[in-house]
Amino acid sequence: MTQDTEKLQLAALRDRIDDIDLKIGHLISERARCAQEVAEVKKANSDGSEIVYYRPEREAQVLRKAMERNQGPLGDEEMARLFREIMSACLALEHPIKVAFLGPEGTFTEQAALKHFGHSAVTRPMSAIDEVFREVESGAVQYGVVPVENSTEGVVNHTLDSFMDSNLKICGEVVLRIHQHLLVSEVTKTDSITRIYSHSQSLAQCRKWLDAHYPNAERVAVNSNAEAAKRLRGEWNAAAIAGEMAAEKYGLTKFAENIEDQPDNSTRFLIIGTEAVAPSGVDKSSVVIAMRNEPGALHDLLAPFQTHKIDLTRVETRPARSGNWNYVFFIDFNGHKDDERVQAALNEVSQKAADIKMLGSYPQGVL
Ligand SMILES: O=C(O)C(=O)C[C@]1(C(=O)O)C=C[C@@H](O)C=C1
Repeated sequence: MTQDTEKLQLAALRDRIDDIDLKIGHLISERARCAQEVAEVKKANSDGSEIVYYRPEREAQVLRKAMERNQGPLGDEEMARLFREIMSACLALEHPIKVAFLGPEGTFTEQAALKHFGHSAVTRPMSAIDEVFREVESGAVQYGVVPVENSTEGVVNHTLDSFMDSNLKICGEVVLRIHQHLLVSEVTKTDSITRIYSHSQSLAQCRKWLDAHYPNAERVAVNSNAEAAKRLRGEWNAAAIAGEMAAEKYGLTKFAENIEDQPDNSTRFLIIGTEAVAPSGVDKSSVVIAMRNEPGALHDLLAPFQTHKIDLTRVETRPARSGNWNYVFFIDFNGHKDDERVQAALNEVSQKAADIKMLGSYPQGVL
């Protein structure tokens, strides 16, 4: 092929792309105007209480449809991610949404917040999980994002404990594949690393790799991976374990990539807010149930879910902080609290339980 024919072919294809982009641009603007009208309808029908612009169940349906009708060549997730950003921009036009997350900037929780809400959301870092809860409770932000379980290291107890003292509801979940990297700065002497900073969960997720490559380095647990990345400043003999975002935010280099021991390492995050979410069609629910310390208590708790054919996706036990009962179970299951089967099961459980608290029904994570 001569250079001239290549030029001509590219010019023709780029003309086609320009035409398509023009149409996409018009369609996105038309969609955005529709969203503005949606906002007007919401305002007009408001009963004086705060208007809820963000509708998790509708967003999940839009994303699922984008994936279902996709015929390639883009992958389903790629297509849904594009719609995620369009919808995020449309929502920002209706009403800017503020989201608190477990910071500092550059944490996996920030990545989860952006994956769930898109980049038009205004995100605010908080220094602890209970601060995220407080920020939402005070109304300073509408939503919060907190980690709840990791596939290698298990549950994040701070998050479960915060739910016991709070009336906030779970309105969504997001699962993030976690890749850990060994990060160094421009002053690091990479052959003299004697100290490695990271969050305790990340250190644990890379335990075998560290044993093999840095058996003698001191492992220093800090509050977050982003904090670990920050600590490197000026320390020539230290490295940090953190994710891609922290590397970018703090200008660090990946000295070793994907060092997590489990290749399918992932973390589940919860979205917390003040509003209950309507059914989306594919939903999950979370409850906390307190049982008295009696023989058969666990059976009494689980049997109604089996009777009504409800799939449990997680059962977690935490020590109770009140003297009235001994066990507190955090249970996640498939289904929405408005489903008849779910109501029947919870009704039966409540007859045996010392206490039962619905934390929320929410769309199963799409992306
Ligand atoms: O359907 C709505 O209620 C909208 O506000 C529109 C829209 C969208 O862009 O599709 C935007 C924000 C909501 O969270 C859900 C969907």
